Amino acid sequence: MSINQDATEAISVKGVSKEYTFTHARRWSPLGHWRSRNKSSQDSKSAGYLALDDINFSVGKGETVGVLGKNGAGKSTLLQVITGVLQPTKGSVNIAGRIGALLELGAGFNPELTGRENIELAGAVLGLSSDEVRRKLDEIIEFADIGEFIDHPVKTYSSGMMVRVAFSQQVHMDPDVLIIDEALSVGDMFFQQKCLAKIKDIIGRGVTVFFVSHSLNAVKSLCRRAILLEKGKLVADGPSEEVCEQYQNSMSSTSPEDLAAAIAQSEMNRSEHGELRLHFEESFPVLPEDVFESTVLNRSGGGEIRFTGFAVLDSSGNRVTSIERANNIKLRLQFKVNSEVPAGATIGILIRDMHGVDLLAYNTDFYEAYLPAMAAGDRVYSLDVSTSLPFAMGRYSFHCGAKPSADSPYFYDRCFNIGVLDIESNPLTWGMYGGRLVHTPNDLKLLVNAV
Ligand SMILES: Nc1ncnc2c1ncn2[C@@H]1O[C@H](COP(=O)(O)OP(=O)(O)OP(=O)(O)O)[C@@H](O)[C@H]1O
Repeated sequence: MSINQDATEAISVKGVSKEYTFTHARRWSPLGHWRSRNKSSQDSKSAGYLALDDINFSVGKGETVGVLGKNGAGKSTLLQVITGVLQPTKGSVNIAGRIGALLELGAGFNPELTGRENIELAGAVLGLSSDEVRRKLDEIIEFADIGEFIDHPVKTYSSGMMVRVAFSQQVHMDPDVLIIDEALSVGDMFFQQKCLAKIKDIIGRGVTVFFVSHSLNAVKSLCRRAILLEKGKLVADGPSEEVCEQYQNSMSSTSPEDLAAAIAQSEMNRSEHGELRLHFEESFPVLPEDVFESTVLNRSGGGEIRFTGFAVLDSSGNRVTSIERANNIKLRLQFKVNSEVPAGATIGILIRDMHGVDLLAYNTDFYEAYLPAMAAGDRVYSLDVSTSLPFAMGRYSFHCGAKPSADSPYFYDRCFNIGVLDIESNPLTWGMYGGRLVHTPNDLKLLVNAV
């Protein structure tokens, strides 16, 4: 890794590959134990394991990029190569400016020293003067907020305390590039919120942030851009909402085994609860299928059920794409059945804000209602959700999915971006409140029309 203050790119990764050989098969965790990897040392010994395969990308100064990928995809390895903890087998990494990294929990801490001493040491290692360190120390300790433990040896810390001190130290050292690996998932909820606010503040100051997380909402709300790793390869690089969808689709299964397990599960659900009764096409105007096809941006699933139309209807039953307030509206979703579907399927509608962050979902399963067995055919089925959306002014997008059972990874059909609704006025103004949800109604109902 080389550090270049003048570059316009904050991070530049060129042709980077990383092969693990037997000597790296296990790594020492600063928490005091050998951390074994999900790939066994035997595998590594026999062949060497290509954890990163010819990775190329660059991150501009001030950009915030999320890194996504399944377990073992190579995310941590990439971060370690970028921060210089690991040497790439091939390729090069350039970083412009001072890098702050939050990788493995408490990495870099000396377990025998206290939290305070570790912070002082880290400041000295980064080349800060003792005055600078002293000035920052108070801020760091205040943000970490672990009380008298700051003067206890780090080896006595809980994982939550460790992440508090590590995070606080890294974000207060004025990094030009901040690298974060899932660290937030360790702290408690309150501290996670505090960290997210701090990261937003840092992003606002133009610091480059490179962020690994399994929380798609965190990636979507913090990062405009995301990259996706699969088995050590970079398979997507683009707007975070699109990359998150691609990642979600890659997590959905299309395997016959998962389908069989999901159907068995749905049978159990059905025996306990009621079934939905659905309208057929005769009773509803059919929404144009070609419009639906061209609206959907991203689709996956086995195709047994296929969505064909979506509309938001106002209280008079008119189709709308913008509305003053979303009171007493109906979300109408239509679909066909392409091959026989056993009873028990569930359908969900998800609503996201314009940053792609999930806000609200309706799922037939939440109401313990399941679809009946349906035969293949050209009939169009309609599901209506009558509701009032508690949202402030803004644009909202709709997404839908049909599964054999609620917790199955198998989708019959999954469609992202089936429609948008502009809400034109904010019914409640709570001072300077800038959130997207304005109130929580107590009368949300899912109404399914009886045949
Ligand atoms: N020190 C190591 N020796 C041998 N193999 C390793 C080592 N570290 C990681 N691996 C292997 O390299 C691959 C990538 O691991 P990495 O930790 O980078 O994935 P990840 O995407 O961060 O996964 P997770 O989300 O589970 O943390 C995995 O198959 C892993 O088993």
